[in-house]
Amino acid sequence: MKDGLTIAMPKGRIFKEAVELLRKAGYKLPQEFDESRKLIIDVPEENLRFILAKPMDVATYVEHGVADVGIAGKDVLLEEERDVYELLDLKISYCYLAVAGLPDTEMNDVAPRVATKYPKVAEAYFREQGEQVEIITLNGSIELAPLIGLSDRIVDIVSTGRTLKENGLVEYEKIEDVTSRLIVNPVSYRMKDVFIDELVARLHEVVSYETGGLLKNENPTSN
Ligand SMILES: Nc1ncnc2c1ncn2[C@@H]1O[C@H](COP(=O)(O)OP(=O)(O)OP(=O)(O)O)[C@@H](O)[C@H]1O
Ligand SMILES: O=P(O)(O)OC[C@H]1O[C@H](OP(=O)(O)OP(=O)(O)O)[C@H](O)[C@@H]1O
Repeated sequence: MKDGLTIAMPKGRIFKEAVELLRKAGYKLPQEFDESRKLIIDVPEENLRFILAKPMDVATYVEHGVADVGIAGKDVLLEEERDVYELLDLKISYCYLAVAGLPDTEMNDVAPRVATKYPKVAEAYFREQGEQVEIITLNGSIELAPLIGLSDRIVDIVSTGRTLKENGLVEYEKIEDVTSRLIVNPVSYRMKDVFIDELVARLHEVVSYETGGLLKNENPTSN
């Protein structure tokens, strides 16, 4: 969007909280946001265009500049390593990445296997631990893997812990906390700095108020 901002929004879990946050920041988002299945929603009164993407794809749209900014889970940013700036921790959609598996089991000595939707995160984590593992990439229902003998461990998102519990699995190590972040395309940030700084300032105010504390990233361009 030439004179305004294009924002890539993740459909699914994060969407509702992200819309709520933007509304609290004073952006008047129409009811269409709550009920439509449209993938592009223009809000001309705010000079904003929203594109609704799969959460894993948000950073791709922003890196390629078809969206100026986006909202993405830290899990996606760690996995995708896209060329985008992370401007703000929005502190929504909290969950964490963890290693899990069947209780009281050691990893196989020879060629242990780890199933995950996050191959790069898993690979890096086990490398840091000095363990050589075979990563098996799956697209969902990761908890199935140790249950049917496909892997010794999984690396997956934990939120309430219900999925692990109901499938008789236990958490072994927490890898990283995950919240949603505001990201920006570096070129857009140069060209539309006033617009983007205002968005950041307005969201920052809401997030600080809601969390009642200092943000991790007080300097918006520090990471
Ligand atoms: N319990 C959870 N499971 C997975 N993701 C979560 C959870 N809680 C918060 N999140 C955040 O939500 C994002 C995923 O959202 P969602 O589950 O809607 O997407 P998805 O799994 O990619 O979509 P789909 O299931 O349609 O493929 C993650 O990137 C993460 O940051
Ligand atoms: O700790 P919990 O609250 O149970 O949440 C964690 C579960 O939610 C996610 O799966 P999702 O529902 O997205 O399905 P998927 O397995 O198809 O990715 C994640 O992959 C875990 O399986």
